[in-house]
Amino acid sequence: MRDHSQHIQLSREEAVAATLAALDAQPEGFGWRGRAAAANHAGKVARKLVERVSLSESVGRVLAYDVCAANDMPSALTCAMDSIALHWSDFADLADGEVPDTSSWVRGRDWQFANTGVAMPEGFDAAIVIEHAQVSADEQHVVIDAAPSKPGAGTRPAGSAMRRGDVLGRAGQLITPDLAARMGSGNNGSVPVVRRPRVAFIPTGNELVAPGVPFDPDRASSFAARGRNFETNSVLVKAKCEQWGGRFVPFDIVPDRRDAIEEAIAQAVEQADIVVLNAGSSKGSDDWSCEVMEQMGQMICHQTNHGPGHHSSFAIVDGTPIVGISGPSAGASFTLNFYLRPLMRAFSGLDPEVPRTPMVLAEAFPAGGHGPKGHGGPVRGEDRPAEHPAHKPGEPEFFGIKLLRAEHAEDGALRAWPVPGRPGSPESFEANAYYMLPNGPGIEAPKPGDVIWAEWR
Ligand SMILES: Nc1nc2c(c(=O)[nH]1)N[C@H]1C(S)=C(S)[C@@H](COP(=O)(O)OP(=O)(O)OC[C@H]3O[C@@H](n4cnc5c(N)ncnc54)[C@H](O)[C@@H]3O)O[C@H]1N2
Ligand code: MOO
Repeated sequence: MRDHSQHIQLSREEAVAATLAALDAQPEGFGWRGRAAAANHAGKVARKLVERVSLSESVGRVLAYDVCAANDMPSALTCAMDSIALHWSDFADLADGEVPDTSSWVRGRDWQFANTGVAMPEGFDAAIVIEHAQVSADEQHVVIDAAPSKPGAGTRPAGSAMRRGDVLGRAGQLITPDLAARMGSGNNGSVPVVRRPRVAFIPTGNELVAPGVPFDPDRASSFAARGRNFETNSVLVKAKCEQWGGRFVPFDIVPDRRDAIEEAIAQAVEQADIVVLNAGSSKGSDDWSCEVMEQMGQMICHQTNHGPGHHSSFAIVDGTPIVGISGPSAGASFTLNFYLRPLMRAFSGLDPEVPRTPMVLAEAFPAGGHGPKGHGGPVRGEDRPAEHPAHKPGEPEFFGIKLLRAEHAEDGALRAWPVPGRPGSPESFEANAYYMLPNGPGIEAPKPGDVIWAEWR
């Protein structure tokens, strides 16, 4: 059996930071990523990460390079409002606000209709809004009761909104509907964006079968039956990957055999930017994930200091990050939020940090953990010993993930109520947020009324 005593344990933040640092240190580089990159990384995007998409498909993507205006806008002197176009020369010698006699004016020569946002008729250089004009029934004669204030009044000069070459969108910017429209005004029909990260998912486990197969208790080797579990993490990873802007690369269920896991990882790192390897990360006799990752690449950590998700691991194989997550979907859901999401954000050129929201704790967290020994609590042989508690005194030893129901109260404050039950229990589906509750010697839990920084589920 494997010796687990040398396993590296990192906190959530350390694990992400160490993985991103290891990627940056790869010989071919990582393209670009992160906070500093988002502010200024023009030209630093690795070409392999860039693709062109039509403007209509670009919203929600991240610009890979700066995008400039291809022409001036407006492209000609343009009328600002629905107007009567005039010649300033007919007003230049009049007193302020005085209007000329227009009885002999000819439409097309002395005046013309001009509409909002449309090029001024050739030769006309000022305009007044049409509400100040009375037009004859045959639309050939006009009487006006107001004058333009100066040459060019009521118009917009060519290039006043943007000039050819103006930077309209910066590399690293998230494309919003407004930005897409602005880039379109600069005559860009397609734009360079960061390619969607490809995320391969490898489920492992002899006990797993795809949901939906017939149930036959007598043929456990090929059907859903006694002792079999349904493989539900593929659907979870696919949905989250797509929600976070990635492309899902599915793998079949891989048996708990060292060579089979090795083969699947080798294929996955060829095809994907990020690989999620599921299960086999713990202490059991068929758990190969850590061993295979160690042998194939650089191990970053074997486990983390929170539960669920204690057995989350990271490695780099052939320059590709592998996120190892543990078994059931209820816990896997958190570890994907904690580890897959920041990596996908980094690949997309976004700040890898997942945002947290301040909320007022409405009620105390229920006392968690096991009861006192000798009072129905677990005995030594049933309890997992603390592992690698390399924390400094006063720093959290472990984080428990606590589910919350967050709602705006009448006073406008965002209040969070702890939701009873473990992740995956029927009550837990009520939760829309969660908090990482620190514990360890000398650590006090937040009290009702305290502000906690929680994450949306
Ligand atoms: N002696 C110890 N036993 C365990 C420890 C420990 O520290 N010492 N940790 C426990 C914790 S916590 C977890 S979590 C698991 C993690 O182990 P693995 O990641 O190796 O997971 P498996 O044992 O292979 O599976 C656990 C569970 O999850 C189901 N599973 C796996 N993959 C999927 C999938 N794709 N879809 C749905 N469900 C899946 C699997 O069938 C098992 O039921 O170890 C504990 N034990
Ligand atoms: O790692 Mo396990 O997911 O703590 O339940």
